Formats: sequence, C-alpha cells, structure tokens
Amino acid sequence: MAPVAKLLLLGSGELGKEFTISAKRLGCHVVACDAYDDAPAMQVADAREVFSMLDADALRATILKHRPDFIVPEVEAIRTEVLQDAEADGFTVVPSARATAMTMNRDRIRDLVAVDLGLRTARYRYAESWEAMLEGAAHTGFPCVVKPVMSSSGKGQSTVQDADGLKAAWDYAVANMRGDRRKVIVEEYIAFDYEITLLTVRTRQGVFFCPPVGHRQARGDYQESWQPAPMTDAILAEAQTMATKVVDDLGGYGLFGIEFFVTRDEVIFSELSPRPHDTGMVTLMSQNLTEFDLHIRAILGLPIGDITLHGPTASAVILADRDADAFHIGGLAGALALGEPGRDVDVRLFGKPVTRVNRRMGLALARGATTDEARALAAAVTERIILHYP
Ligand SMILES: Nc1ncnc2c1ncn2[C@@H]1O[C@H](COP(=O)(O)OP(=O)(O)OP(=O)(O)O)[C@@H](O)[C@H]1O
Ligand SMILES: NCC(=O)N[C@@H]1O[C@H](COP(=O)([O-])[O-])[C@@H](O)[C@H]1O
Ligand SMILES: [Mg+2]
Repeated sequence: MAPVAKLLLLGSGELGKEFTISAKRLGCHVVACDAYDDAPAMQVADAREVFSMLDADALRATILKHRPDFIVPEVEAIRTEVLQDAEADGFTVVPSARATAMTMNRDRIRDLVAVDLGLRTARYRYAESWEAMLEGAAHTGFPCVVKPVMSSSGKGQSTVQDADGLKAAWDYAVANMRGDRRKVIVEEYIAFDYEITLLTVRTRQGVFFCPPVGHRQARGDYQESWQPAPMTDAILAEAQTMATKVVDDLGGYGLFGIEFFVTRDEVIFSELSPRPHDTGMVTLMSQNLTEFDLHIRAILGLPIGDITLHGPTASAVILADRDADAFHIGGLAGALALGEPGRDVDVRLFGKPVTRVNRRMGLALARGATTDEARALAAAVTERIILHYP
C-alpha cells in the first residue's frame, strides 16, 4: 500500500515521537532524523537517518535520497539554507522554509514581529560582544535577559541584575549557543503576571486556536503546563489577533506554539515555534485532538473540526539529575495508581538513550476538577517516577 504521504522528520525527540505516532495513525510513512541513534521518534518511525542536520551536504543528500512529500522540522538545529533550496526545488517544508529560518534565529523573528508587524515585545537590542551588551542594557535597563540568537530550551540564557553580570552572561551565552553566530539578544526583563502558549493552527480552512496553555519555566526551560490558562476574553482575543498576524505573515500550514507574557494590562509577544511546542504536550491528555494530531491534519489538508477540551489538565516534566548512559526508570505502577475516576493520570517515557543534567526524560499528565488540582496531581505523579542509576 502506498502511504498517505511520506514525511522526513528533522529532529526526533519527544515532540517528534508523538508527532510520528499521530502521522502513522493517518497512514503516513515517517523517516526520522537526528544527530544520535535511537532517538525517541526513531523508535516508532518507519526508517531512520543519523546525521547532523547542521551539515548541509548530509541534509541535502538525505532529502534527495527519500524525496519526501513533506519535510517537517522538529528541532532548532537545522541548516535552514538547505530547506530554502529544497523548497525552491519543489519540496514542501512545514510550515515553510522561511518560517523555519526566521524562528531559528531570534533576531529575525523578533525584527519581523516588533518592527515589520509592529506588535508589542520586550524592548531589546542585539550584541556581538560583551562590551556591546553594555549599550544594549542601557536601552533595556536592569534586570535584563540575555539569550543567544541561536538556542532553545533556555540554553545559554541568563538574567542579569547589573553591569557587573554582563561579562559572565556573555560567556555563558557563547558557551551554550548553537550554530556559529556569536550574537545575543539583550531583552528587557518583563515582570509578567503569567505566561501562555497559544497553540495556533493555520489550515486551508483558516486559523484555529486551542484553549490557552499556562506554564511555569525554570532555567528558561518548561517545568509544568496546564490548560486552560485562566484569562479574560479581552486578553485572549488580543493574543489571538496578534497570533493570527504572525502566522499569516509566516504562511504555510501547520501548528504553531506562540508564547506571550501577560501583565496586568498588556499582552507581550515573546517568541514562537512553527511546530508543536513542549508546553503543548498537555494536549496529549486534555483535548480530543492533540497538538500533534492538529499538526499532521493541517499538513495533510484534512479538516480540523472542533477542538474540544475534556477539562482542566496539567503536565509536569520528569528530569534527570546527572549524566549517565546506564539507568532505568521505576515507580510506574505507584505513579499510575494515583489515578481514580475524575482524576485521570498518565505518563510518557520518551526512551532517550542517555541522561544529562536536567534532560527531560518523561512527562506526567493529570486531570482534575481545577487546573490547580490537575497540577498537584501531575506533580505527585512525577515524584513517584524514580530514575535509578546503577
Ligand atoms: N524578557 C523576559 N522577561 C522575563 N522572563 C523571560 C524573558 N525572556 C524569557 N523569559 C523566561 O524564560 C523562558 C524561556 O525563554 P524563551 O522562550 O525565550 O527561551 P527558549 O530558549 O526559546 O525556550 P524554548 O525553546 O523552550 O521555547 C520564558 O518562557 C520566560 O519564562
Ligand atoms: N523547547 C524545545 C523542545 O522541547 N524540543 C524537544 O526536545 C528535543 C530535544 O531534547 P534533548 O535535548 O533531550 O535531546 C527535541 O527533539 C524536541 O522534541
Ligand atoms: Mg520559549
């Protein structure tokens, strides 16, 4: 049987794994790529390719070898020029080669949103040396947040309290950045009331939204998320209007995770992923269609219909605390025993072959009468899951 579509998945982590499962359910053939073997998505895909997606020749060769109907980026470590060439040669990049290139570089997406579209963002400046950061900080004030223009999951990110901290922030950013651009964004620190991810689906039938996802971050990386995030209709409508402007400019079809800070009287655009978002993994339990189901449906041009929330739901991450290649994960039975009628619990173990300090190895999911109850239950589930290192 010929597959519904052949997908080349660039990045094979936990998001790619769940996306692959959703795509396989709709009859797709998935070739999962990453820089290391046995990555989570490879374990459920039809085929795998192990190479650095920052290597232009290897990426080009892999595209030509498989000739996919859709190239689906999953990480932010891809030589995006190759995707632009591939698109010019008639391949389809999800959602578009331009969106992938723009979002892989914080400065490009920030300039698009703040300058071209005129949407509210934190004040910012770019810097290519720690001395230049002084000038940036003069514009933003202290505290300020420093991030490499190429990084994700908070890598290389720090909050700086005063001028004395700038040199250390530069060194940390350079040591943890990805790619070869020694450049940072210096951003005004926003003392937000809360932050959300607005999962936004751009389809041939128009733009759809999931109920807003609230989340809590530590070290620039997500710790827990919940849905729905309580917010007023007016603030939500404003965020939706901003999201629509951004995705319509970026174009293409797929799900986008759009991050906003919300203060007492303002919605501030932070950044976006042109693909499923880590905080959106809460939809694995909360919705009739998960963010992964929505992404593949938008890609294939299938109808979305109603996005229905089952009820207040939360996710919490299961992290490793050290570097190890020998380990096992225990406590599943006890964790799942926390569930009872009206208090569903579930876990996802990603199957990553090695641990690292603070590497996300799995996820707890829980439902409750309120998001607070769901969050407490998800946290209790993670406490029962134990990583054992021999
Ligand atoms: N200007 C800011 N003011 C206050 N907090 C911030 C600011 N920028 C970032 N943060 C905090 O750090 C978190 C991570 O920042 P950001 O999303 O920009 O990093 P990232 O590396 O792109 O992460 P990911 O790829 O996981 O989305 C934000 O969700 C927020 O909690
Ligand atoms: N915020 C981006 C994000 O959550 N990306 C997800 O993490 C994986 C990398 O994990 P690893 O660093 O543990 O290999 C990526 O492949 C993607 O699934
Ligand atoms: Mg983010």
